[in-house]
Amino acid sequence: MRWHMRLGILLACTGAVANFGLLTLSGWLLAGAAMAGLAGAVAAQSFNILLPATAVRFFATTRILARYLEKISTHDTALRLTGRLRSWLYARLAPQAPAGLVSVRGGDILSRFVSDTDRVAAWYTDVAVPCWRAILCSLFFAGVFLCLLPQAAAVLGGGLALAVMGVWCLAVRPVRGLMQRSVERHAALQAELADTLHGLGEWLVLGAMPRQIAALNARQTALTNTHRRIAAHEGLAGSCITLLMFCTAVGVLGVALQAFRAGQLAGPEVPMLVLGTLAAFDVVAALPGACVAAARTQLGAQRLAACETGESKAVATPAQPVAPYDLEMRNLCFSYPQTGAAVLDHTTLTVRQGEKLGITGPSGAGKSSLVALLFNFWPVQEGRIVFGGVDVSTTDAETLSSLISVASQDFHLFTATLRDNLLLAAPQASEADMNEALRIAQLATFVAALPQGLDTLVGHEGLRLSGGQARRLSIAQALLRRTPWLVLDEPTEGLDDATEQALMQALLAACPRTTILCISHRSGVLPFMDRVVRLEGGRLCPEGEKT
Ligand SMILES: Nc1ncnc2c1ncn2[C@@H]1O[C@H](COP(=O)(O)OP(=O)(O)OP(=O)(O)O)[C@@H](O)[C@H]1O
Repeated sequence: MRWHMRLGILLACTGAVANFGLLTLSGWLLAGAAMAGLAGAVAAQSFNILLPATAVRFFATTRILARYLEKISTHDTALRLTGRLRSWLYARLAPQAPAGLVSVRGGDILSRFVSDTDRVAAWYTDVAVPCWRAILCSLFFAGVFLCLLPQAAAVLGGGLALAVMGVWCLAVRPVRGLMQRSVERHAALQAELADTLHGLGEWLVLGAMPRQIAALNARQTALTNTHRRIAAHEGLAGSCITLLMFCTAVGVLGVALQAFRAGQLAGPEVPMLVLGTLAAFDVVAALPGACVAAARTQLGAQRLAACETGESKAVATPAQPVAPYDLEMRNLCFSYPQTGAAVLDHTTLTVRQGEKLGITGPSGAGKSSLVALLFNFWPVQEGRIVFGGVDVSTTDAETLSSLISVASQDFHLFTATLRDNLLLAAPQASEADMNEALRIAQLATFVAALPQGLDTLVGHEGLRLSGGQARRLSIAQALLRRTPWLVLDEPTEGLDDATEQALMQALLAACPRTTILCISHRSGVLPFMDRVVRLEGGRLCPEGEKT
């Protein structure tokens, strides 16, 4: 990566030097040819136009090539940086989910992933390249002037230094505060927009859309105003550079004319120095934009760094549970950090491999929370959860999910086909496997009746399916994974009695050795279980045992 970065800077400097060479040499050539022409036919014939004209063509071609290659090289590097940053961010955010991200808005995470990584990666193209080019080329141009005429070098050096100071005063300091506001407003707008799109149906049904549009418009206007003020500062700094460029060119012209009169300079060298001054200022013209980009990058980097402060549950070497995959929850005490209200109070539960356990209890008793704890999504305040002989806090969600499949209440279907959603759960599944899973989930008849069968699109979040069909598709996903454990959270919610019975019978017949943990309130489901426990007041008690 470092070599890619250096190459980009080298190419940018080559382009600037070629531009400088082209302008200075053209000035010298035109003035020289004019003066030779005025001096008479003999002087005109003896004027060697061939060599400088070839050099002019060389610089023109080099400038085009260097700028073209610079764009390819720097953008390639910036894309590599963006890719690395996004992987880095994902690696930091994923272990924090879901407990560590519960207070962060989805849109804000999206904003960090997309905009902040872009801002930070743009540091290379928008800040590093222009700044290094300005520093290295300014020194080189001043060195060339020094060889030709030290007074001109002093004027050029002074002009360039003043330009940098002007940029500092007009674009760096005032822009910092504005940029902070702009980045915050941009992130808030993006988060609001993502939330609005996500809940578009609710906004429309509740008649709140005009209010929401007005709120989004107000945010957008505030953001545009901030952008306008930043652009005004950048424009002011740019104008200051242009003014300084003309003043410096006039100053260089003055000292060059004096040197010409004193015989220190040849006539064609006077326009050469003036045009060289204009070319030299070309490299500082990009500095106001670079300063604004630097402020933007700094804030993006701060927002990305803030993602690291969240509590990560990443385990270096996750412990591997071993068969039999028995579960023991011992003396568990748990409350959500935000509320503090006890969900589990010294709860104890043992489930043996192959058992079919029903969990029932009032709404909000903590049944789904129990499953979240099994995956170590939340830290428990007291007690232990041992699965397959391993404390779940010493392993990770990936290891656990290879052994436990969950068809949860708040499942998510992707905007893709039925087949894609099934293959997401089990990429190796064959057509026959998928059909079998659909048969058990009581979806085979429905899918067979679809003109495109498994290739039917389910719509945004499965909107083209009924609630019950979508839920059964998530059960089919869980079944396809063929894990030793299956957790079903209200699997038959929204189903008629006949379908419910058919589903439970097919499920038990297909998974005789699988441990099934079924959370349900439904009286038609619980009799299929070996035993049922009731969760109430944070405690589990047997509801009844099948003999
Ligand atoms: N992420 C969360 N942060 C804070 N509190 C939560 C969170 N998730 C659930 N709760 C609270 O924890 C309690 C238990 O919720 P849980 O979803 O586990 O209940 P449940 O028994 O599965 O309910 P239901 O039968 O309605 O699905 C509830 O009071 C709920 O408000």
